[in-house]
Order: sequence, then structure tokens, then C-alpha cells
Amino acid sequence: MSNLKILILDDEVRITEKLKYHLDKRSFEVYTANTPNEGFALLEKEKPGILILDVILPGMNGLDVLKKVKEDYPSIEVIMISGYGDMDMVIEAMRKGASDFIRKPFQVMDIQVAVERTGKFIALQKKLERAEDIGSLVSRELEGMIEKDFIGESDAIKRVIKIALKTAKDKDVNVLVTGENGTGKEIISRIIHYASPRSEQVFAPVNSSAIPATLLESEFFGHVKGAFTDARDDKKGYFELANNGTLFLDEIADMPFSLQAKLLRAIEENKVKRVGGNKEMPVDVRIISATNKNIEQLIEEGKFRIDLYHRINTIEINIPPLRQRPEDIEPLLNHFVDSFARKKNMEAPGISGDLIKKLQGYYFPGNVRELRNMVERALILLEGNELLPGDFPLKGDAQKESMYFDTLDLERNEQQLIVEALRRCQMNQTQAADLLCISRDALKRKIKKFGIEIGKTIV
Ligand SMILES: Nc1ncnc2c1ncn2[C@@H]1O[C@H](COP(=O)(O)OP(=O)(O)OP(=O)(O)O)[C@@H](O)[C@H]1O
Repeated sequence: MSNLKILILDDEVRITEKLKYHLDKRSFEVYTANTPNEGFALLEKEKPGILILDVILPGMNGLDVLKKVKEDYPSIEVIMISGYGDMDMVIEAMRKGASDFIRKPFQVMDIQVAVERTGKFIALQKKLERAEDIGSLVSRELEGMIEKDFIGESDAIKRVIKIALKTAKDKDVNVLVTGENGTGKEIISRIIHYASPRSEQVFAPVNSSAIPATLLESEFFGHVKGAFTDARDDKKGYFELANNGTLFLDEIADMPFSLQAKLLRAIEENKVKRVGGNKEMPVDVRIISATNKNIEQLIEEGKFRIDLYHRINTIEINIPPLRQRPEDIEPLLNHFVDSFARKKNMEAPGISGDLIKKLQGYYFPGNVRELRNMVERALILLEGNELLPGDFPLKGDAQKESMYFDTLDLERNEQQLIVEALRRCQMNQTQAADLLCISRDALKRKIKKFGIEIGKTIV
């Protein structure tokens, strides 16, 4: 606690000298003043950490000095010295922000204890401030990283990042990420985890469709030795392994119905029971689930439990397919070209404008993953120093029409057709209505019904 600056302001020279003598010996840097004016001059010049202030001073009441000090130098801690029995004054001083008080007559040890206590408090405050600074630096850096890694300039992607970062802050809220294959559901889930207070703990990705049905329960909840033939030892399940962290349930819609009830119970009660065991283990995990399926339809078909759905989708984040955000193609293309070129130790080739146009008109059934794979292939085969449309052969009919349907869901396809028609007509609604063989009013109604945004982008 050495090097802490202390100013003693008391009209009695005898007291200021005695205290200075005592505190100097303890390696504090001590200044003394016997009038408020002297005191203010030293406050301004030395900016001490602690002011020891007598309540009775010539020319200005100690309480008024305290008030002014707290206004002008709020970080200075003030220890008041008061006359015996002056309780009202003590209360008033504490209200005005004094951190401690000592009654006259006092021993120098009383002052020393008060100074040390206040010094510890100042050190703690500094530590907290530093931690806050570091925390905000980390989050700023993290946001920068996220924008670098999760590429996209469309309003839709900016919105996804914004919701993900907001959601991350609440460490317990369960999130459902929806979107077609390859849209980046897993990356956004990792972003939520690493931007959350759970970031120091595990992010445990689990794809239940990859686990044999007979093992599902023991994989999720663990088992005790002897619970079944192969259970030779006690084993922790995913919930216990992800304790304090995040459990990422990929392809949640494929979870067998029988396991859904057990999963629901674990999420609701924050407890799991190992297979064959009878002890309930408390667990603290955030669940992030992902699906490319329409869960509401599965609920109607009796394949997914509605109560589980409500548990897992406190926040739902939908990542739109790449074809609905053509303005993300160019930044993604640049990103993948740069990163693969770096990996392959080659100079990044140029990208022709025609190639960008070609890709912006493509349906991208495999979304961003497909684009990434295309870039990798093109860079391996590249001979010149510019990527051209011919370096990116597109899949069959999709190349000609840039549309095909992977579902026979009439509404989804209707919406898709409208988006496609608008895109082909550069958002001109009259032309798009002609193309769709409907009236302009009918098109307007449908745009409203599906919530299609018309502007520079469609999301
Ligand atoms: N916005 C993006 N910026 C950069 N890379 C992306 C983006 N979106 C997706 N990717 C890349 O695309 C690939 C697929 O992403 P990811 O695995 O997160 O998708 P997914 O939606 O979880 O896919 P699936 O449903 O098939 O599991 C990854 O290599 C990822 O790095």
C-alpha cells in the first residue's frame, strides 16, 4: 500500500504533523494543509488517493469542503475526523460520500487502520476498473472477430449477428437457430457461446442423428457401471460434460420422440440421472439447438413435442438462404479466396465481375458451404491469375434457371418464386408481376403477406 498519496487537512498543526510523522514511516506519500485554501491547492496539484479531513476548519465547514471535493474529485476517498458525540454530522458526512470517519480524541493507530482499509478499497476499485476495461476491450475485439469470421453485408446477416451478440449476454437463454444446410448455423451458435459469460467453458456440439438409437440415452445422460452389458465403468453424458458451458444440439428435429421427453425434463429441471443410476446430478448448461426442418410442421405431424419446442426456442434466430441475400456473395467470395490462397501459399487471384454476377443468380442449394467448396476447387484448378465464370461450373438445371424446389410446400415455393421474380427484375414490381402472371396488386398483397422486404435487398 506504499505510494498511496494522502492529504491531511486539519487546522491544528500539532495533529497534521503527528499524523504525517506516523504515516510517512509507513511509506505513504503524505501532504499536510491547515486551511481549506491550502488543501484545495494541494488536491489540485497532487491528486491524492485519500483525504483526511477535519470537520471543523477555519473559514469553511469541513462538510462543505467534503461536498466540493466529491464534486471536483469524485475518486478521492475522504476520511473525516469529527468531534466526540457529533452523530448528526457523521451521518451527514457519510451521506455526502465520506468513506470513513474517526472520532476525536483518536490514536494514530485508528488513523492508520482507516487509511489501510480505504487503501484496499481504492486498489479494489482500480482492479475492477481495469477488469471492466479489459472486458470491454475483449468484447470489442470479439465483435471485430465475429464480423471478420461470419461474413455478410446484407441487412439479414447484420441482424443475425446483432441478435446473436445480444442473446450471448444472457447466459441461460436457450436458442434455436434455423436455416437451410450450410447457412452457418453452427458458426453462429459458436459465436453465441464464445461471446457469452460461458466462453471459458466447453462448447459441446452433438448431432443426435449420428448416434445409434440404442446409445442415445446413455450418451446424453451418462450411465453407471453395470447399467447394461457394455457399461464397464461409470460414464458422464453430454449434459455433465457440458456442465457450465453450452450444449449445441445439431439437427434437433431428428431427435427420437422417446428421447425428447427426457431431454425436456433435463432442461426444465437442470438435473440428469445417469442410466442405471438413481442419483440426480445438477447441471447448468445453455442449450443451443439447430435445425433445417420446419419444426412446427413436425409438431403437427406428431413427430416433435410442442413442450420441448417451447423450451428450446426462447430466442429463435433464422439465417436466410444465400440465394435470398445476393449482396453477401461478393464479400464471401473475397473471404474464401483470400483464406484459401493464404492456406495454399499462393497469391490471391482477381475475381471477375461476370463471375460475381453469375454467382448472384445461382440458387445455391448448399448455401455458403457450397460456395466455399466451389472456391477451393477453383483455386486448385486455376491456371491464370483471375477467377472467371468458367471456373465455377454450376449444378445442372440450376445453372439455367437458377431455381429448383427442394420441397413441395406450396407457400414456401410461392414465396421463393416471388423473391426470384423480383430479383430478376431488379425489384421492379410491375415487371415481376408480369413475369409471375399476376396483377401488380396481387403481387403487393403477397409481398406484404410474406413480409418480403423491398429495398436494396430482399431478406
Ligand atoms: N456467413 C458466413 N461467413 C463465413 N463462413 C460461413 C458463413 N456461413 C457459413 N459459412 C461456412 O460455411 C460452412 C457451413 O457452415 P455451418 O456448418 O455453420 O452451417 P450449418 O448451417 O450448421 O450447416 P448444416 O445444417 O449442414 O450442419 C462452414 O465452413 C462455415 O465456415
